[in-house]
Amino acid sequence: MSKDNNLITVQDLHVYYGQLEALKGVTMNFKKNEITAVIGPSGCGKSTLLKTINRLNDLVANVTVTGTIKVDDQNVYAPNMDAVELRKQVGMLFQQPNPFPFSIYDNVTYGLRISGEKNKTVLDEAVEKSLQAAAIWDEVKDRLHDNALGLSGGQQQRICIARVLATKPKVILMDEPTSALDPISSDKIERTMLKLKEDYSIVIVTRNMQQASRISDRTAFFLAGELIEFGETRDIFMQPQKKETEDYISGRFG
Ligand SMILES: Nc1ncnc2c1ncn2[C@@H]1O[C@H](COP(=O)(O)OP(=O)(O)OP(=O)(O)O)[C@@H](O)[C@H]1O
Repeated sequence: MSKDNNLITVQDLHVYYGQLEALKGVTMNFKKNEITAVIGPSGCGKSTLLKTINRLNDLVANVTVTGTIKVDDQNVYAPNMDAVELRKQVGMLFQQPNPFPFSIYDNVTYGLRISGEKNKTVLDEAVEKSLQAAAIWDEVKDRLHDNALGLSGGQQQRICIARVLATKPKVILMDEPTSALDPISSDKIERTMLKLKEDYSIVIVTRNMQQASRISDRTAFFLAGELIEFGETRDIFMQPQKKETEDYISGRFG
């Protein structure tokens, strides 16, 4: 990691889906112990940016990526980079909670078990620690062997956070993680994020301007595949430098 705490560096990133250029030369960085919000109108490339950082876009046909992304000084698109290993370091949460249809315990230990961990003490400890960090241990500790699909949406999303944490990532990417949840569940996730940033770098795509201003340290505003403005969240919201940013945050478009 660089001296200035940059955990992810993105340099002149272009992403194409066939002929469509979804990201047009993006250069930015994401710091450790910070929450970075990525905002902008529909189709501006927010999800593409996240999916390019952990190479989920590999699964899409016809994608071309140029430029460089480094996570903790490792080049994400280097030929010797193992995408499965990368996704352990760069965990991701989605808009719809997506626990597997297994027990809570098996969800949280999934990543460890596919890496070959069989020691029950290690697995038990990982379950307790990850569920504690995801602020859901007290709610589920007496029913770890119940199916995770029997939980509420907000609880399922926190199980998904625990599942990500169990593989000890460096970065957590969150694509609108609370937009399918009620306000109380969203608030729990936001509080959890503020605690998690003590140990991780978090990147959150959100359409909710209040959420971006409440929880993020820095905010990046995208429009039509370009990074228009990126800075301290209070500056972006209180004194944006670009007219497009001001128009967007004041609700004039998007
Ligand atoms: N798999 C795909 N194949 C082809 N085009 C795609 C694909 N995924 C995204 N795109 C296009 O790339 C552009 C950026 O999409 P992306 O999903 O990154 O935007 P977004 O800002 O996350 O949008 P939203 O807020 O609506 O989720 C859009 O024009 C979209 O139609």
